[in-house]
Amino acid sequence: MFIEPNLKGERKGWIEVICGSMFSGKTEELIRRLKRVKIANLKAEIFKPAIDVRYDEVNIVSHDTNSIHSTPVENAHSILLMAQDVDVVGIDEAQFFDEEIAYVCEQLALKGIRVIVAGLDMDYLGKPFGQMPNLLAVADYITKLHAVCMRCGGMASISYRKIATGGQVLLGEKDIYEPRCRECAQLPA
Ligand SMILES: Nc1ncnc2c1ncn2[C@@H]1O[C@H](COP(=O)(O)OP(=O)(O)O)[C@@H](O)[C@H]1O
Ligand SMILES: Cc1cn([C@H]2C[C@H](O)[C@@H](COP(=O)(O)O)O2)c(=O)[nH]c1=O
Ligand SMILES: [Zn+2]
Repeated sequence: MFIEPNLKGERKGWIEVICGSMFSGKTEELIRRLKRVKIANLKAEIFKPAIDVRYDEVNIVSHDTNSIHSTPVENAHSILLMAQDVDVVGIDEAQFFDEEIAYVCEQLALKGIRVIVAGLDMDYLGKPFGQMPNLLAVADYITKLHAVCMRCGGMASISYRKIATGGQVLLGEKDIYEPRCRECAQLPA
């Protein structure tokens, strides 16, 4: 489990990235960390890309229906403008943000803000998703989570797409995706 650093009690900004496949628990882990932030009486702002309105317009909702309030934003730069006087910034579905997202996270961290980012590291083809490689590069702490493979019960790192339509971005749930391990996903080389 990720334990928050408390180096000499000094407030200093840093970037945490939580990544993994769909259903691996990224959103639950993001919510867990943000709830602890609130228990500590710290001020947090949570953002998600406006594109992601699967469960709720404003809340971030996990597959187990745990939720936390968030602000949908059209682009990464808006986070920089809107995150004023906060101790912590949470960002979900980071794979959908534009190329400025890693820079934005770095600027927030430089301002002394703890930034907690969750996102899909790979798309349904097992290829790096959006700006996630850049976010992983600038992260101070990385947590990679795994779901349970729906074929063999092993560790799933692939979000297998069950239908043959759509490009890289195709919002959906269990109707479209199921977590699978590398062997069971049998992706093309
Ligand atoms: N195959 C699976 N492996 C693990 N968890 C699953 C699976 N299918 C459904 N779940 C549920 O999904 C929850 C995680 O949801 P969530 O945090 O929203 O994941 P993510 O944000 O990574 O997609 C788990 O606690 C579990 O109840
Ligand atoms: C693999 C993959 C996923 N998506 C979409 C499907 C969901 O709407 C989100 C991921 O949500 P989660 O919180 O991680 O469960 O991303 C996509 O558009 N393209 C893909 O390849
Ligand atoms: Zn498997």
